[in-house]
Amino acid sequence: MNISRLQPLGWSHFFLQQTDTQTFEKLQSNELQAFRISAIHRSVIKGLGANWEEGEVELLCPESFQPVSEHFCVGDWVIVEQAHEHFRIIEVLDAENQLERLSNQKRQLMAANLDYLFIVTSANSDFSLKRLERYLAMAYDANIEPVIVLNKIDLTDKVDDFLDQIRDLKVHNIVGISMLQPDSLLLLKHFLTAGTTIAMVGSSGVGKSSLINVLFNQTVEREVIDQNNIRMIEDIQTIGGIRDDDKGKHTTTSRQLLINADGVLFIDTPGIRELQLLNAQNGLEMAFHDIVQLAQHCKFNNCSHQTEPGCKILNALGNGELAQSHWDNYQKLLKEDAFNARSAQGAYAQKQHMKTFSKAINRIQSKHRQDKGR
Ligand SMILES: Nc1nc2c(ncn2[C@@H]2O[C@H](COP(=O)(O)OP(=O)(O)OP(=O)(O)O)[C@@H](O)[C@H]2O)c(=O)[nH]1
Ligand SMILES: [Zn+2]
Repeated sequence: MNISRLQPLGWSHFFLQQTDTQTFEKLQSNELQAFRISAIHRSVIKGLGANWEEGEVELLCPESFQPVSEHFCVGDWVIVEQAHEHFRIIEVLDAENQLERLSNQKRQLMAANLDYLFIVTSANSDFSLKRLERYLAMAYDANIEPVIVLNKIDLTDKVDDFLDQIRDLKVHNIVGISMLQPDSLLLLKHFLTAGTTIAMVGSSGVGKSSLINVLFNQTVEREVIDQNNIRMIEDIQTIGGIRDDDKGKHTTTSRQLLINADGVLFIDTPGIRELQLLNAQNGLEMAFHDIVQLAQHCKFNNCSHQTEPGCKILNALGNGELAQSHWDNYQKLLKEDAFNARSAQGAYAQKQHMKTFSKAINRIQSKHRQDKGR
């Protein structure tokens, strides 16, 4: 196996070390091959392997990995055996992280092995901190590093106000951009390195497609008015480098796992852009770290933060240290999360409903008890 041929696809030691001795040896002798899943359309599965520049290869999937959506998704790595013309999946390697959603009350894998989750929002009336908190919780829960991309900064003269609000969420990566300000796009360069895998989420109209187009060097037009007051269309310079070989500047190898000219990988599977929370409890605790901290100092272990004396939450709500909307949103997301977890588990969970629900709501308190018990 020529490992260096797989590195541009995001292959790393993490995957290699999962293989047993026999598989490892067969990979070395090319008896077996590693492929990254690049597209799934119903039962048709495609992957990119060491010869990824030649395009996708169709992979056959045994019964034991059906239904596919529950076993693996775009971005996963699989071990493949070749027999004549056919490539057959024999093993799915554990993912470093996976984004999942709830579809018809079943958990469905959406994307795997992401380095960054771009959470795209826009600097206009669509801006919603609540939505950002929701997406952040999802990223933290899946163990994917979030990058908040505030797009359309050309539409406001209060960019800093927007950025300050986002900073309050204690996110490391925040970038303000505009498709109409090419220089602003350079701020994304830090995340756009070869072999890095990125997925994008965000509500409709924030500019995800526009951003993808820019990253893939497709021309983005803008309307400008010249000195003579004549409207004209100008191409915006894009940030993806142009390959100097004749493979062309648009190097999309598939529609679901895309590789741009700089070697950055994007996962854009159908439905990934609008994801619901599923079992994101841990992520919620990280996104609402301030609340968890406060609750740990309530006077009573089992404080319900309703009426109890010495309740730090009530206190903080009273003196404005904790915004009511932030607290309300936390409770709403906890409930939604508990509900989703219940739906996903089906009939068994129906019985467990009260348990799951109260567990989610009481999560803060139990954490509190543990801390006190130490
Ligand atoms: N003013 C301004 N408009 C932008 C910018 N980026 C995108 N737009 C416009 O916003 C609209 C929506 O952009 P899209 O890229 O289609 O948004 P999207 O997030 O892909 O939307 P969906 O496809 O519905 O998910 C389009 O009319 C874009 O031209 C920007 O930076 N500034
Ligand atoms: Zn309390």
